[in-house]
Amino acid sequence: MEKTQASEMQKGEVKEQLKASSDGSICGFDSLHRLLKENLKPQHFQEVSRLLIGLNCGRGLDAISLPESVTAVSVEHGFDLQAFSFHADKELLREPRVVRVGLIQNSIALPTTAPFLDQKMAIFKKLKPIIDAAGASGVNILCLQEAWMMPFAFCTREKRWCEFAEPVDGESTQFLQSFALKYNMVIISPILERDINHGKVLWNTAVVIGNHGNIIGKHRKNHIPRVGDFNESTYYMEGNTGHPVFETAYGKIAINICYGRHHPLNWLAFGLNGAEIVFNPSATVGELSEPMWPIEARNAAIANSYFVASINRVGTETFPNPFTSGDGKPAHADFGHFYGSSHFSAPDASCTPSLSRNRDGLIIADMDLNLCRQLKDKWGFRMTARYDLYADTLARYLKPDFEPQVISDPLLHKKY
Ligand SMILES: NC(=O)NCCC(=O)O
Repeated sequence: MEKTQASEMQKGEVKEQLKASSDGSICGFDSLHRLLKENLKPQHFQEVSRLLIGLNCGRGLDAISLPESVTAVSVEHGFDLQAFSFHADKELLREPRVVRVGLIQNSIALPTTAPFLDQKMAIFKKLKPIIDAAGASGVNILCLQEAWMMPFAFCTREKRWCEFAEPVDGESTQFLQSFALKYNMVIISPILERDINHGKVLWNTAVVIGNHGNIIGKHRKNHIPRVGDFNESTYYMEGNTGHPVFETAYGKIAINICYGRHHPLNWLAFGLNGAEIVFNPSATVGELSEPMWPIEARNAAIANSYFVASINRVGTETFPNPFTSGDGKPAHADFGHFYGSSHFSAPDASCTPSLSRNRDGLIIADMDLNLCRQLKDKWGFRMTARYDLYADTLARYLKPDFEPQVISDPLLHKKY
């Protein structure tokens, strides 16, 4: 074949792939895992998986079988459903501490031009069967995506979207409290919060609902992005709740909301406070962060000897008025594609495959929390860390007269 003809064909193929990707898929596959599985020989896929998603207690993760009724609901409502089990070594003095954790990713349910209340109620309606599926699967702790009760309108900088904000005990919390009670389930509900007692200001907040339907507490997002179209500081400021760990019926949990995942010290602080599972409810788009997504979560799980649960929303949300974000790009009316890909990472460097890149989904994992201490004992990161050195450097760095500790080669500027 002529060289030019071949390269024309290649161009055609690339075009075809790009077309396929405009539906949010990866070359027609709805996750990287599925693309690899379909295209590699079984033994190649096994080796690639070993390196890409690691081994748990020396072997690949087992899939969990869920009740048939749950599978049927996922088919009826068209959401991706996956379930896995993380093991820990058997101990002589402690019983296994297995908890079942669920994560839900979803697209919005109505166009952003619909009346606000209709938009919110449509999301409630869409989530109901997925939350019920989690409950019927025996999920103990369930987490939804960042600002799940609204479109992620913060790209627009228009203030009218503030109307979606609710107090911590508002209608979204009340909606979820009934499921918490019904299924004896802890639910993490990331919302746009309006703080009624403090001048009605807004926060990006995760409400933790206990398994009796009670509100255990809240955490407010510590790090607010100012990158690309993520103009969130137009709406709310850096959180004031520190790094709380919530002791629940099923373990000690914390929430590192979205952009906080780029800050290793944020992850560390939740670990120092004793978290066993840290949830990372997010809203992020492919062009901006996709290569970072699996790495940051996994690294946090390894470095802090806890489980990380990553959730990202799905789909492309188009807004009524085009906007720019000071980056020289032409005005546009959407963020780009929210790529889903929710998954779990474990302290032993293993992780689950990800949910679909373009469909709603529920991913479930059983995790034996004994694995956290086992990894602390094995790798000793808590013992070998030099917190005193870091604290000293940070204390000096915070001073206005800080000077970086740099030792320059005296020959660097010498003229020969
Ligand atoms: N929601 C949010 O904080 N997004 C920021 C973008 C990112 O961190 O990938």
